[in-house]
Amino acid sequence: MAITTEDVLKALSYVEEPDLGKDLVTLNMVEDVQVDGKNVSFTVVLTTPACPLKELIHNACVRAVHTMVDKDAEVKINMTSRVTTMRQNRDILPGVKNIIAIASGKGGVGKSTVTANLALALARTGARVGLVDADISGPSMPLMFGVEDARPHVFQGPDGRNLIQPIERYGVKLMSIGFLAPAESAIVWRGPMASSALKQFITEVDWGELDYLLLDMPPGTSDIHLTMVQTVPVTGSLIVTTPQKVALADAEKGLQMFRLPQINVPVLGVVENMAWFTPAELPDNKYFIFGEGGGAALADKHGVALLGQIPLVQSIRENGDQGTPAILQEGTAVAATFEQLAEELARQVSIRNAVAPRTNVVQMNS
Ligand SMILES: Nc1ncnc2c1ncn2[C@@H]1O[C@H](COP(=O)(O)OP(=O)(O)OP(=O)(O)O)[C@@H](O)[C@H]1O
Repeated sequence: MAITTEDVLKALSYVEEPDLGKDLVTLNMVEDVQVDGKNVSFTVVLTTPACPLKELIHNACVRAVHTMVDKDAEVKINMTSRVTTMRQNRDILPGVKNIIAIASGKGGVGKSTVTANLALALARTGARVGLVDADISGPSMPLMFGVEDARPHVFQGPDGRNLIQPIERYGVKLMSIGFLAPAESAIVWRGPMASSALKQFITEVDWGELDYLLLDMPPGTSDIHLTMVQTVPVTGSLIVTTPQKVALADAEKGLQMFRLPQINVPVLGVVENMAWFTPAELPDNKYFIFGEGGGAALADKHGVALLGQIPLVQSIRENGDQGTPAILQEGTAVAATFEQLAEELARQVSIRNAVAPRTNVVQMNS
């Protein structure tokens, strides 16, 4: 009997995306099914470019067609990807699919370093990435990206409003208070001024089409955090901590803040930074300077994923200070660690988009 496209779709409706727990057809991941005699071809659209399950899903599709349609079918699959979104109301930032807030409880745990490397790692998978330096009292992105002297261009948008052109560096669109005010005057950006400056960053910047907009939040739990969730629908948050007890206690407060009923932003996972130190001359040794296993324990306690562990490495600090984030050192273990972290984050975002409710701007009654 001749094979039909319906036969193929029926078979693929038995192939499950393991992370998302639904079948490929229900998830609209199958496109362009073509049948010509025994030749069957179709496209599978994964939800992240670097899907670790790519091969598994590919093989499951071939198997499904062979078992349920025709064992002699010649199956050709084009595996591609498209970052998903849960956003429906696109009044604010209409071209942005996912907004991720990166927070820490304690200062100095490496939140900005992780954010900068993560932004680049995501961009390197082919995603379109923007980064807002919302750490208004200590903006560090201009230094970390080596664009301290950059000044964004302001132009008139199609509706006559002034729009700020973000600075583009290493394929990432950047906006930081540091571009608008010299570092030494950043201290004046506090309270209501800081909040209104931040709102501008979000709404008056020409971000264009983005798969991910990362928000590098200030440390702690402040008004700024509230402003951010009230200004934009945050897809999810990421908590950066070191394994140290004091850092973990503060990270836990940060995590719980996102879960307050009036904030209600999903926590996508925990990143443990400065997880251990390995001296270059003893590559097999790990020294747990700030303690061991704290990130995993925090993630476990709150039922979220530990997205990655970043070791304490001198070059991470040096590269940050030089404006060339460590991930740019291709082929190194450090670069691979950040690439893996980006993969895990993308995976959590797609799971969140498949299962959690839609993101809305938080409404406050006060
Ligand atoms: N894994 C690491 N290995 C080595 N140095 C690191 C690592 N992570 C961060 N650092 C260094 O630690 C310092 C603090 O990092 P960073 O500025 O990213 O922290 P932060 O949490 O964003 O700080 P703040 O609270 O000021 O916003 C920087 O000098 C940075 O280069």
